[in-house]
This record gives sequence, C-alpha cells and structure tokens, in this order.
Amino acid sequence: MITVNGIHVTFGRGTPLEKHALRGVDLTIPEGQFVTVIGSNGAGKSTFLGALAGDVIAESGSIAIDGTDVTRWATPKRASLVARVFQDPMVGSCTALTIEENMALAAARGRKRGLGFALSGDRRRHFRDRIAELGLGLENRLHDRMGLLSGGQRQAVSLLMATLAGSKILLLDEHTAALDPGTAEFVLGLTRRIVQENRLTTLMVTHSMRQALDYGDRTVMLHEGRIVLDVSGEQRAGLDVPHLLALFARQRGGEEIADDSLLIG
Ligand SMILES: Nc1ncnc2c1ncn2[C@@H]1O[C@H](COP(=O)(O)OP(=O)(O)OP(=O)(O)O)[C@@H](O)[C@H]1O
Repeated sequence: MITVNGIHVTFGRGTPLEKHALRGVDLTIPEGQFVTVIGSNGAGKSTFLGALAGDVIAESGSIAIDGTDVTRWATPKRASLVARVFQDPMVGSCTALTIEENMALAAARGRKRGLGFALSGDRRRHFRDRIAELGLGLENRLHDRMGLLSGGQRQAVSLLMATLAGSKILLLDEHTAALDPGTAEFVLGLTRRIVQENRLTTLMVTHSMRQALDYGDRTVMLHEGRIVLDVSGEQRAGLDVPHLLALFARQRGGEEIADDSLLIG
C-alpha cells in the first residue's frame, strides 16, 4: 500500500526556471492495485514517479509504503521496495554487461553487500528458467551483452529484472513509448501478466488514452502538478477514449484533441 499525502516538489527554487512540479498530490493506492497515470507534457507524471522512487525528495507532505514513512529515504534505501522501468531501455540496465550479469545485479538490488556477480549453478538455472518464461528464446542468449538486444527484448528483460529483488511496487514510466505498436502490445501484455503473477502495486505512465483505459484498475490524470481526475470501478468501465480525451482537453483549457495518436508521440 502506498500512501501519499500532500506532496510538493519545486525544481530550481529561486532561479528564473523555478518550477512547482507537484502541488499537493494526495493518493492512496491499495496493495496490488494497477494505476495508469496520464497528463499532458510537463504535468508532473515523471516527477511523481521519481518522488515515489526516491530520485526526487518531496519538500513537504509525506510518502508511506506499507505504513513506513519513506519521505526522506533516497533511492538506494527504497531500492528493495520499489522497482522502475523507464522509456529508454538503456536507463534501467547496463548495456556492457551480459543479460545474466544484469539479472544478477537486479536480484541484488537493495542489498547492502550484494554478491552481484556470484552466480552459482542454482542461480544460473533460476535465471534461465525465469527468462525462458518470456517466450523470446533469450534463455539461449544469457551471455550476450544487453546492448545487443532489440528495444522490445530489453524492455521485456527489464520487466523481468524488476521482479527479481522481490519489490512489491512497480513504476513504469512510458516503458512502451519507444517501441513499435506490435512490440508495445507484446510488452504491455507481458506487463499485465507480470503484475498479476507477482501481485505488484503498479503505476504506469502513458500518453495513450487507450492504454490508460485498457490496462490496470484505476486511472489518474495529473495536470499542472495536481490530480484532476481519479477514476476506477464502474465509472472507469463506462469511460471511452473520446470521453477521456474530452476530460483531458477540458483540463488544457478546451483545446481540442482529435484522437489518441496525437498524444502518443
Ligand atoms: N530535474 C528537473 N529540473 C528542473 N525542472 C524539472 C526537472 N524535472 C522536471 N522538471 C520540470 O517539472 C515539470 C514536470 O515535469 P515532468 O517530467 O514530471 O512532467 P511529465 O508529466 O512527466 O511530462 P512528459 O509527459 O513531457 O514527460 C516540467 O515543467 C519540467 O520541465
């Protein structure tokens, strides 16, 4: 369970580029809930995920994970609790290391004295079995450098890596935005499966209204650092893309948005 109370984040305070990116965000996410997060450019979506991961420390308000106040905890201290997959697959993995080495590092995340590279036969078999579940044949490429994989393969491995240290929270920051539509669909299906199998509490940022409604249990919209829409259950089930686009447009001062694709790129 994640409990966020009134967090504020300001970048560049006192400079000409001062930006009040989060302006009192409140959100309680029960364990195992899958929340999709939408909002226009600069709405504060990535900042919000950064605040949950510890990359950004909120200047006021509080963040608790399973009842523990983590507001002042930096990223390494939260690493065993929170896993993150980024839009750029290069960000979450080390391209110069092999797939197997990346998996070992991911499994050691959050441990003080991680024996990241100590790969016993049992661990090797475990990694091979886990990666075989992706159905991409990567179990035969464990010694290939991560940098040799395609974008879709890397995102699939990154999702798997996010589960290896046992974190119960998964943050997805437009993790399919750089992929072609077919590959994005595959990675989204895999995301849904991994979230369900591991009962992960998940936040997924997307620019696609369709994805926002098709995946997960709840959708929140951020606008200028505030949550302006929070729908779940029957209310969400009754929403379609045009309706969501109209709500989105209203927040942008009535600017008309013709279709979903305009928001993707
Ligand atoms: N490290 C930073 N330093 C200064 N300003 C920042 C920083 N990170 C974000 N901002 C600013 O804070 C605001 C919110 O940015 P954020 O990246 O959270 O938006 P977003 O909703 O994720 O947008 P996008 O969809 O374009 O990725 C923007 O105006 C952005 O320029």
